[in-house]
Amino acid sequence: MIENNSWRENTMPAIAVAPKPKRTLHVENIGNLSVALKDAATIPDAYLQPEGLRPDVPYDGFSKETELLPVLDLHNLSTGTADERQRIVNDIGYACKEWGFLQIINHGVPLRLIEKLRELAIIFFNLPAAEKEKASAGQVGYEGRHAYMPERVHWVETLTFVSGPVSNVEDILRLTCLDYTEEFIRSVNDYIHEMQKIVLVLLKLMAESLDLEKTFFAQHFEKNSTSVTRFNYYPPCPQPSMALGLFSHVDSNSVTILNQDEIGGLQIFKDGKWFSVKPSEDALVINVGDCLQAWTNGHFKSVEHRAVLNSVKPRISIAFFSSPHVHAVMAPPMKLVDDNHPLLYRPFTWAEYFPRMQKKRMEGKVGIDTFMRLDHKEDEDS
Ligand SMILES: O=C(O)CCC(=O)C(=O)O
Ligand SMILES: [Fe+2]
Repeated sequence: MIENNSWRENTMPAIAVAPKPKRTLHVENIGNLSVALKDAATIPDAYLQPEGLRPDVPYDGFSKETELLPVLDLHNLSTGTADERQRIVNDIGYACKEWGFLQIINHGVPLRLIEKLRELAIIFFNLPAAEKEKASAGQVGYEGRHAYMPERVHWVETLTFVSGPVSNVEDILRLTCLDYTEEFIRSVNDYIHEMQKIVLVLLKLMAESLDLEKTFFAQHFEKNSTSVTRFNYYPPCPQPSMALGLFSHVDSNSVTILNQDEIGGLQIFKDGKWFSVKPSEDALVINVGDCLQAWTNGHFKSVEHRAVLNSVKPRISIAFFSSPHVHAVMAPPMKLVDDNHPLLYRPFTWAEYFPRMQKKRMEGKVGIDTFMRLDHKEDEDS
């Protein structure tokens, strides 16, 4: 257990102290998946996904659509002409409306730091299971066995930190006997700082693309935002076509920045089918989460995605889930509400939304539309 809980009081209570969902499956905590199952030919039953949920497209099944996912070069933001800057604004609006996903390059986050985080993650996840377990701390820290929904266990190990306003990176890492702790703490904190900077840039561009005040969203993220950083480690899986690294889901926060290695495994559901996002070394993947979908009255899309596995190489991804201040009211501006776009969701705060979303997720309901829409009779199932 973590003894110094000061970060819990200072950060968003819902993330830090919400009770851990009850597990109904009693699967042994496999802990270090990669070591325990390295030479296994088959995976434990608990990891077998029901037939309809198994991945139909392999991790490297890059199709033509893959090439269409918008890649935005942010270089011209500071150096380009007004037209070039406007093109970036238009492109980000298009990507958030049509895809809910995009990649950014020349984003200003030092590439060395991006790589460094992935290297540090590999070192952490290769620690002995007992050592990693020391960094378990409820909903944050290390988790070796993931059942986002009780009946589905996912082939992933994670390490999660609260990222703002007070970070618990140090509290968690000091519980392990890593001899590189100082470097890890410094690098993760530097990284979080960079992510916060880039989120503000993106939120301003997104607001501009909707013809809103530049700071319409960003002002709520500047101080006391409630972000979370999660390292995902997907060990090679002997039966990748029968398991999932991460089930099909939508992100519940506002904007996610995903730093993934060169292996591939992220898939997006678009136009009725899954396709793999081709990793690009110096790109960060951005996606719209449920809160931003509601906040934009559905103009921006929060799109289903998942992580699929391969049998050869471990894969690392690092997700920065950004959310506004816990009491910021997410209400769409009237500009985004008209006859063609009637108001879809009632205004809410993250403090109100997060615990309800977690409960719904454990009931197997994915996405804000299952409980926050105005046309949904929520009392029937709350
Ligand atoms: O690892 C990936 O590619 C996806 C990660 C993700 O979607 C998440 O952490 O929410
Ligand atoms: Fe996600």
